[in-house]
Amino acid sequence: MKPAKPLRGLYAITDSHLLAGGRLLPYAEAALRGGARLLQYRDKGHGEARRLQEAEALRDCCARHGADLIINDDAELAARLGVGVHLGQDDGSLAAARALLGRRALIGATCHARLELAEAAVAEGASYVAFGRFFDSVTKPGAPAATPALLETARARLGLPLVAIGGVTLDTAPGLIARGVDLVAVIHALFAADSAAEVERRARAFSALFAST
Ligand SMILES: Cc1ncc(COP(=O)(O)OP(=O)(O)O)c(N)n1
Ligand SMILES: Cc1nc(C(=O)O)sc1CCOP(=O)(O)O
Ligand SMILES: [Mg+2]
Repeated sequence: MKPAKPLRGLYAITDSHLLAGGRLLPYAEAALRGGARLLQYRDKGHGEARRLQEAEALRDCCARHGADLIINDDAELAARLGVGVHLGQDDGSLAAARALLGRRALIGATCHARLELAEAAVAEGASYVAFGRFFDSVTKPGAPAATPALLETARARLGLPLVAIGGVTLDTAPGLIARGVDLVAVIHALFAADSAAEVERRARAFSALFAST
């Protein structure tokens, strides 16, 4: 099902280390003020109660800014909050997540550099497919590499929004957008910042790259 607002623009992804010490909410809100279309809560370390409390706060913040929250890895938490989910290849079945979350939910799939994974994700009901990593990534240096040329083939073969991830910066994003990417997913180049004001400035700059294409 088509989302009410097009899936296009900045896809901000939180990081528990970069956003430790009380920075999660103010920095996430700054990214949303700067125009982020999607916000992913990516938390690998905390327990259930804290994850629920943080995700609820982020959901409310997204709602205030007209953006959508996506939970990384955890379809059950997404179902509890009535938001979307992003699943990697080892994070469970997309079809089961679709059955759990319903036809309106945003569901994303990691496809590395493999079109056959993207085609399977489409068949299982994904809302978008993510390819990467396109460049050196501080956050996930070991992620399998992808080349930007893949995006043109994906654009021609798949009818879903394309997300590019991995080492995306204000310098590398324009080349990806020129090759047909709908959303750029960013952690380090957005959130490794000294202040929320700087996060907002960067988010505005990423968002503006889409306005000019
Ligand atoms: C938008 C987006 N794309 C890819 C990923 C990576 O998912 P995965 O391979 O499951 O790795 P982890 O993020 O869970 O470490 C993502 N989270 N978001
Ligand atoms: C979480 C993640 N998944 C990737 C993949 O290629 O699937 S790359 C990545 C890290 C993205 O962070 P940064 O913007 O700091 O490079
Ligand atoms: Mg995962």
